[in-house]
Amino acid sequence: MADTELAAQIKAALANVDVPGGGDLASYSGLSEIIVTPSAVAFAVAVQPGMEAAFGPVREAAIAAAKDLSGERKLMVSITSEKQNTPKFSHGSPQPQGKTRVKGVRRIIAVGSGKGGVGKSTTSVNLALSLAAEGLKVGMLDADLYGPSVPKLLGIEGRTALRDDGIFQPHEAFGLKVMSIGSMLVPGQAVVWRGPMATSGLRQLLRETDWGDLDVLVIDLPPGTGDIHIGLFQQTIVDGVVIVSTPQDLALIDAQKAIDMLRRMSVPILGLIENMSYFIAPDTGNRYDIFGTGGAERAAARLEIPFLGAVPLVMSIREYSDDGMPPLVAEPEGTEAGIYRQIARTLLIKVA
Ligand SMILES: Nc1ncnc2c1ncn2[C@@H]1O[C@H](COP(=O)(O)OP(=O)(O)OP(=O)(O)O)[C@@H](O)[C@H]1O
Repeated sequence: MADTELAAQIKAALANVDVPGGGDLASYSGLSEIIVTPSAVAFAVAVQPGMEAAFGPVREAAIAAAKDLSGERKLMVSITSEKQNTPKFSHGSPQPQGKTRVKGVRRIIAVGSGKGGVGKSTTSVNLALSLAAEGLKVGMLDADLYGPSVPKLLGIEGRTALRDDGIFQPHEAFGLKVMSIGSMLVPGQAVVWRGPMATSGLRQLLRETDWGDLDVLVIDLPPGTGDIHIGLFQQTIVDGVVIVSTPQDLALIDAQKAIDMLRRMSVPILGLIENMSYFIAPDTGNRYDIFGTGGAERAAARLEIPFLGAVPLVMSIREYSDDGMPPLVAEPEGTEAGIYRQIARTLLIKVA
């Protein structure tokens, strides 16, 4: 059945669910779009602050109504209230209340960037593999719900397994346990997540996955500073965030915005990685500092955060990554692998 057809059928079934105050769920204004993927059905119900408990039975009834139609797909139904997802910033004060750890996961390192395309996912994957190379049990969560690229980078094929108890079984790739919404989509499918839904989608990927026993979970964040970041940092203890930036000034201005948000939310910043820092010519091996030298290092000093290292712009990083074979796996003893491993060791010391 086409995804749109199934979404329409589920919506029709929600007409049988009553909502507090009268009316039915299908015509309720707070009902989100119904997202159908080959392995999941997701929708959210936005309610007035304080009405969450009253809508608890609505959620149960919605799940019951959609269950049979959804078949094998995982049902992700969430009640959201805007106010809960709005950060209560009070300059500089910590926000620890309500933050919890993820079951079985000792440490979380998140990788973010001010803007897209700076190589954040490539860096995340290679750092995760570097941590595994240090003998740690490592997981990787692709939180970039809008543009998941981790399955491609790690050559993951096939859908995420959903167990009978409704828990996701992560993929195994090169020794990592990997979870991504990307492996629930058909190639080329775009999913439009609305704010609160993205937050609860990520929460489920994070909390309803059987990670087993992990020393470190690396989270590849979406670029920028949006609902997903705020939701994650409000609900989960993140041991530190790494910011990836390219040397161009513009990207650093964006990185600064990300750093400001982390400070306001009292999330530890582990430091800045400069990606595509200099160019290594494939024929001669010569180094060219095409963007000048030391930009990110100076920016890190200005922002008062540690500088973690510089990764060069190397054709092989892109080629290997495109083939689903990260440099850490393709050339574990290569120069680039060495750079990632050095950065990973620094991170380990910081979160130890
Ligand atoms: N150091 C590097 N040298 C060469 N190519 C690189 C390097 N880092 C990343 N790339 C390439 O740049 C492109 C963007 O990388 P990537 O997908 O990791 O960026 P991103 O910041 O996660 O992007 P998005 O925010 O859109 O998800 C990819 O084609 C990747 O292979």
